[in-house]
Amino acid sequence: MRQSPLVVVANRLPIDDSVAPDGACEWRRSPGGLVSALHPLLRHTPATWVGWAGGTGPAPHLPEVDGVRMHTVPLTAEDLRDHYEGFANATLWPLYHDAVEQPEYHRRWWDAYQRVNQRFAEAAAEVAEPGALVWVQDYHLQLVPGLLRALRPDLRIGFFLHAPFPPPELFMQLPRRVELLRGMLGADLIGFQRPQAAHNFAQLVTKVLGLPATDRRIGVGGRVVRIGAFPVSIDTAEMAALAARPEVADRARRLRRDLGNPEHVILSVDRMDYTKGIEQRLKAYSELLASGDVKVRDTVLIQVAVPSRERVGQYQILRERVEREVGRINGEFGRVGEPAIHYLTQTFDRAELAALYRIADVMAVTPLRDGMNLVAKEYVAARVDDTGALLLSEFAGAATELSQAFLVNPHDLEGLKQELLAALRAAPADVAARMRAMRKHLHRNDIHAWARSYLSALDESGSLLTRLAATD
Ligand SMILES: O=P(O)(O)OC[C@H]1O[C@H](O[C@H]2O[C@H](CO)[C@@H](O)[C@H](O)[C@H]2O)[C@H](O)[C@@H](O)[C@@H]1O
Ligand SMILES: O=c1ccn([C@@H]2O[C@H](COP(=O)(O)OP(=O)(O)O)[C@@H](O)[C@H]2O)c(=O)[nH]1
Repeated sequence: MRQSPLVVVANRLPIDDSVAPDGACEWRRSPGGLVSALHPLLRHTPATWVGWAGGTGPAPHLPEVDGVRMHTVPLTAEDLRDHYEGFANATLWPLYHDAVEQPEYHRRWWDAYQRVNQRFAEAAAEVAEPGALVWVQDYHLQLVPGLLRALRPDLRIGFFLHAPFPPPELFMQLPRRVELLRGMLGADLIGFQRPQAAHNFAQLVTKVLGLPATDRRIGVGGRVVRIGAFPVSIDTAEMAALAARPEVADRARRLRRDLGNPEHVILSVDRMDYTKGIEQRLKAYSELLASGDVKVRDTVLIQVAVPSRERVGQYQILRERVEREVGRINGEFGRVGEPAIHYLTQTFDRAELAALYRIADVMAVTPLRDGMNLVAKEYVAARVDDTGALLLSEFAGAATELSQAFLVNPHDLEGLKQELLAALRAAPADVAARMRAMRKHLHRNDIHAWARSYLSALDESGSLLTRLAATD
C-alpha cells in the first residue's frame, strides 16, 4: 500500500458513480459543498482521499483524480441505511440544524456509526505515512479522530465540521453525547465554520466531560486540543474567470432570452433539504404574487433543487410538499408560456451554474440554518461587474462574512417579503457598493487562504507543510 504525507478522510469521495442515460456506470463529481471546497484545494498535492464512492457494492478501484489518490471505503446496504441515512442524516443532521426537523434516535444506528467510523479510521491508518497529517471531515466521522489516535499516535490529526455545531441545550439530547465529544477530542485541532460553534463546543466539553476549556484550547489529559473558527470558502478567482468566459456570457444571454427577457430574475440553488428554507421562500414569493408586489411578466423565479438523501423519509416528504406548492403557484399565477417559477431538479455543471449566476439580479439564499453555504459565495464571485443583490439568511455561516448582503431572518415571513422587495428595488449604486465589498472579501478569503490557515494551525512546527511543498 502506497502511503501519503497528507490524507483527507471524508464520507464522500470527490467523485461517485451514477447511471448514464444509456444505462452504463459513469463517474461524476459528487454533490455538495464539502467536495466543492476540498476538490480544488488538493489538486496536484501528493495526497490520498479516503472516502465512500456512492453505492453499496465492493469498493471499486478508482483512478487518481488530478493527482490525488482515491482510497475507497465500501459501505454495505445496511451501513448506508443505518450510518449515512440513519445516524448521520436523520440523527445528527437535524439536531445540528436547530432541530428544524425532529432528530431520530435508534440504538441500531449507533452500532452502524461506530462500525463505519472504525472502518474509515483503519483505512486512514493504512494510507498515512509515518508522522503524516490526517484531516478528517464532518459529522459522519466524529469518532475517527479518537479511533485513529489509538491506532496511530504518530499522526497529526485535524477535524473540521462543515455543518453547524449546536448550542449545548440541543446537543445534550444525544444519547451518545459523551462518545461523540471524546471522538472529536482525539484531534489536535478542531475547526468549525463560526466562532459561536467553537464556543458551543467548549461549553459542552466542560459541562459533559468536566474538562478545562476556553474557546481556543481544551486540556485533555496531558494533551492540548486547539479549537477555532475557520470559515470555508471557494476558489474565487476560478469562479470569476469562469463567469467571465465568452461562452458563459453567451449562455447567460440565451438563458435570459429564453425566459422572455424579464426585468428581474431571482435565483435559488439548493440541495433539496429542509434546512435550506425552500418552503418558506416559496410562501413569501406566492404572497408577493398574490398582493401584486411582484408580477409574473416582469419577474421570474428560478428554483434549482438538487435531489439529496432521497431515501430518508423527511427528504421525501419535503420534495412532495415543495412540488405540490410549485404546482399550485404556477397553476394560480402562471400564464401560457410564462410560469411563475422555473423549477429544476437537475444537477448542473459549474459552467451552467456560472451562467445562471450571471443572469440572477437577485440571488435568494435563505436557509433556516446552514454551516456555510458556498452557493452564496459563488454568486458573489461570479458578479464580476459588481451588479446583483444577494439576499442572505442570518442563519447561514456565510452571513458572518458577507455582512453587506440583504440579510434576512427566513422564519419571519413579512421580513422575508420586505427584504426580497428591497433587493429587487435597490438602487444600482447601493447594489454595486455592497457587491464590491463582498467580492473584495472573497478574493482575500478564498479556499486557498482557508486551507493555509487551517493546515498551518494544525502543523504547528511547519515540518509537514515543508515536506509537502518539497514533494509537490
Ligand atoms: O454528501 P451529501 O449527503 O450529498 O451532502 C452534501 C454535503 O452537504 C453538507 O455540506 C456542508 O458543507 C459545505 C462546505 O463546507 C457548507 O457550505 C454547507 O453549509 C454544509 O451544509 C455536508 O456537511 C457535507 O458533508 C455533504 O457532503
Ligand atoms: O446543480 C448544482 C447545484 C449545486 N452545485 C454545487 O453544490 C455546492 C453546494 O454547496 P453549499 O455549501 O451551498 O451547500 P451544501 O449542499 O453543501 O449543503 C456548491 O458548490 C454548488 O456550486 C452544483 O455543482 N450543481
